[in-house]
Amino acid sequence: MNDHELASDLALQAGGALLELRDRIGDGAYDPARLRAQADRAAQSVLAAALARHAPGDAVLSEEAADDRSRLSRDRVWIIDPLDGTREYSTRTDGAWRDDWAVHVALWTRGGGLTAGAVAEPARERLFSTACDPVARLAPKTPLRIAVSRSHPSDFVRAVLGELDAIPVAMGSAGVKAMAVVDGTVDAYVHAGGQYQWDSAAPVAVARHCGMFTSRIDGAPIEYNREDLSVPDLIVCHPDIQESVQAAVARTLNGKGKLP
Ligand SMILES: Nc1ncnc2c1ncn2[C@@H]1O[C@H](COP(=O)(O)O)[C@@H](OP(=O)(O)O)[C@H]1O
Ligand SMILES: [Mg+2]
Repeated sequence: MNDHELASDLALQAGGALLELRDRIGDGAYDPARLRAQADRAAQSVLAAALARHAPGDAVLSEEAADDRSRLSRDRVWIIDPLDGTREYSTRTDGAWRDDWAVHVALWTRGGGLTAGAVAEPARERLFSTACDPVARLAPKTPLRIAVSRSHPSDFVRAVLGELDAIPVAMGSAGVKAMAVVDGTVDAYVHAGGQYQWDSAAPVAVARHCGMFTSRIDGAPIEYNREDLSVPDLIVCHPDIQESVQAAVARTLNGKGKLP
């Protein structure tokens, strides 16, 4: 198994465990907070065990494990978010579980940056990965559609949407939003106000593999396996609208002077 296949396999395995946990609840009563905690633990344990078995020499940075910072001197670091969109995962409305949550598995290598990644959307039975051939998507049309957070509303992002006369499309999970850019459901994902390396590493790896543009909102490249865990903002968009999205973000940054 190469790194791309391993990332995919891990994301699918953890996704299976997460689906099984919800299946056990079925239509029954449940405590969302307890389910979230169980789910984080279950997916983390699947990923940690599989990485220990298949990539024993590599370091791991996970949302669900302590960061002992040994990763900083290592050449290969798996950056994983066992369950992204935790709130959505634990939400059942009118008898139906939400499907906008994901498992993120990325590999960072020294000198190469993000070299492999997979984003599984288990409840949608979909996997996006650097192991797959990218699918070309057509150029965006106006009005642009922009993926925004359901649960972390941002005045900054709202202002960018206003600048672009764009339509917001709310959904859970950074991975689901970035993959919505890849599959053409939306044209861009713009986020500001806080996030961590594991929230965007796999989504950015896959989005880049599929030809999408990615950067921080100030235009800087997004860097991973930095000491600082925070990657508070990002843009993922179709390359044809990179300039207009970056210009709208810049106007918003200048107009506001500071982030919300
Ligand atoms: N302002 C913020 N500060 C910290 N984390 C944030 C954030 N906004 C979003 N996130 C994280 O980014 C992921 C996607 O969020 P959203 O669905 O709101 O877009 C979630 O990860 P987790 O579900 O792994 O906690 C969420 O916690
Ligand atoms: Mg996350």
